[in-house]
Amino acid sequence: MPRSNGRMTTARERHQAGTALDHPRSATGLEQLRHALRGRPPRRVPPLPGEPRWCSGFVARDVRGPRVSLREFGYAGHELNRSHGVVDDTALAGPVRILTPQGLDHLAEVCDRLEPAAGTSRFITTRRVRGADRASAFLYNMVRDRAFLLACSRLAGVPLVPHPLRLPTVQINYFEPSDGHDLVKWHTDGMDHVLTLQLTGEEDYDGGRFTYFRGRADAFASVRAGDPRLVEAPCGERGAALFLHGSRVFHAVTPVTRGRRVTLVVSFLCPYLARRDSNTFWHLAADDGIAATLPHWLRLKWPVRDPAVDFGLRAASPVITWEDLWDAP
Ligand SMILES: O=C(O)CCC(=O)C(=O)O
Ligand SMILES: [Fe+2]
Repeated sequence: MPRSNGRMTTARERHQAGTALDHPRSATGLEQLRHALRGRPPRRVPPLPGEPRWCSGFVARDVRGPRVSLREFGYAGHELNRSHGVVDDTALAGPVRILTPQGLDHLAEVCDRLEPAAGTSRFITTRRVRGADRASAFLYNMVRDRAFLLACSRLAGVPLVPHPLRLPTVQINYFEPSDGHDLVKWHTDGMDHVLTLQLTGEEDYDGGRFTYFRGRADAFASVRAGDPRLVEAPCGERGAALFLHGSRVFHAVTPVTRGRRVTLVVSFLCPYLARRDSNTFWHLAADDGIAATLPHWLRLKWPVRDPAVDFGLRAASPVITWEDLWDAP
């Protein structure tokens, strides 16, 4: 199978790719374990001095957008999680504008300033800052802002708090046409509830297309190039936000061949569905190494009494309940 740079893929790459698509796939099985054993914890980044201050008014009003359900991706009703009579069935929602223009400008500035702290990885995303809210008060306050959480929860259809696993909670991805071209391999996220926000616009770069498979994750292995279920998401505009049921939807970002692309990826937990959280230890450890993953993993798995309150506290977040979701803003 020829690649875009004319080179033929090796047998190992084909094995990793696992499909006939002209784009690599993230490692699974033993190869994933190897990533975990080699993985290093993300660098502790010193707090950014003099960054803009987060303000609740940066959350756009009336955040609503098109929505596709997991049933339309081929998932059966009995496979979907439910709580309080609500089925967690949003596969994809958006694109929507979740921040005001001023909020977006400040966010883009903060993420630009964190770029020197980006680490490289061969697992899924080539260049990224993990746990970015540990270095930025702006990001920390944004993802724990009640208005922001309510907007994301309404988009997803379930109450959400920032994911208490901490290292994957706020990730910034950077793409440039460097050596291997920055890209995101075909993968499913460890996370169930993920929001991706575009901090650059598609006029700023070539390539960098967010592509997903509109089918069940377990049907992806047999997909061939040209399959009509391989779809480009219409989220290239600067400021566009897309919600994804990350663990059930295969997605990838094609290599950036000109210019610069930056995205912010925020991962959430629905506290009422915490026992059915899809993360696996080895998927997480393949990104951050075993030692850094362990304490956060224990924090996720520790028993709870009141999920909304306990997981809100674990994520240092305001509590978001079903009632909050249903009450008028
Ligand atoms: O950068 C993007 O558009 C998506 C990245 C992604 O899927 C991820 O980081 O898991
Ligand atoms: Fe992803």
